[in-house]
Amino acid sequence: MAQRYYIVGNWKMNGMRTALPEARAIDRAAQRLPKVEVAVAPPVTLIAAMREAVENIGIGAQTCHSAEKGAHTGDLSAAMLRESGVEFVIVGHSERRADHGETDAMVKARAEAVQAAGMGVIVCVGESEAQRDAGEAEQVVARQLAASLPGSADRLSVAYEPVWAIGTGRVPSIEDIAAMHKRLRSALAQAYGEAGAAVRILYGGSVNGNNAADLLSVAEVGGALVGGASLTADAFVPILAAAAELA
Ligand SMILES: O=C(CO)COP(=O)(O)O
Repeated sequence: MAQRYYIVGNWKMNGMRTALPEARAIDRAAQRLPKVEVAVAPPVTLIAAMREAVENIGIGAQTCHSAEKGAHTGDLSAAMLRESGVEFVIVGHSERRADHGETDAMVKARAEAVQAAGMGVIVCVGESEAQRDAGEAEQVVARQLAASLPGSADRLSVAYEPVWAIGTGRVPSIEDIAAMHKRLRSALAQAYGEAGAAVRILYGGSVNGNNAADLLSVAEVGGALVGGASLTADAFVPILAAAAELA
């Protein structure tokens, strides 16, 4: 494939300073696997320490506010996150959409704020189990994507994460992932023209060392967004190794 696989660990609300040795071990593995682009999005509290601890992996944040500053207690702006040491931000994760009521319009505004601050952005989309069972997954996700995408494809990645596959050990069939990623690729072409071809589409949801090679082999899968299996080097490195093997 033309682009390097992009493998991103989303630590969610996990990790105290005692987790830094895991980040260091992931960093050492990434150094040995230059064909793979590796990143971790730790909780905000670990960003500064992780910046000191690693050299070979990207560091990201898991959400941000769309405003530059102001009366938004508890929120962080894209510029603040950038200053704290991250180079990308995940927006629109289904847990943010569910726990904090983030709408497509909010996700779009956040993605644009991240780009305006000069960082990469990963926009997440995905269907619920009921939507999948109703045969509506592709339409729902394409609609969600169209409404969540920023105006520009600059430093943009998209993560397809079926809600029912997150943390459950269940993954869609290879055929279903292929069909969805194909659909997302054409939605990106519609939104951005030729620039849409450079946008990486990651798969997320119960990715682990055993299934990574199969999932990453699917056409239009340009990487993975990994939750549980990114928290330790023992679980994450086999995923990076699988990506390196395919590169
Ligand atoms: O939500 C995810 C990554 O953002 C996926 O989580 P799991 O890998 O734990 O299923």
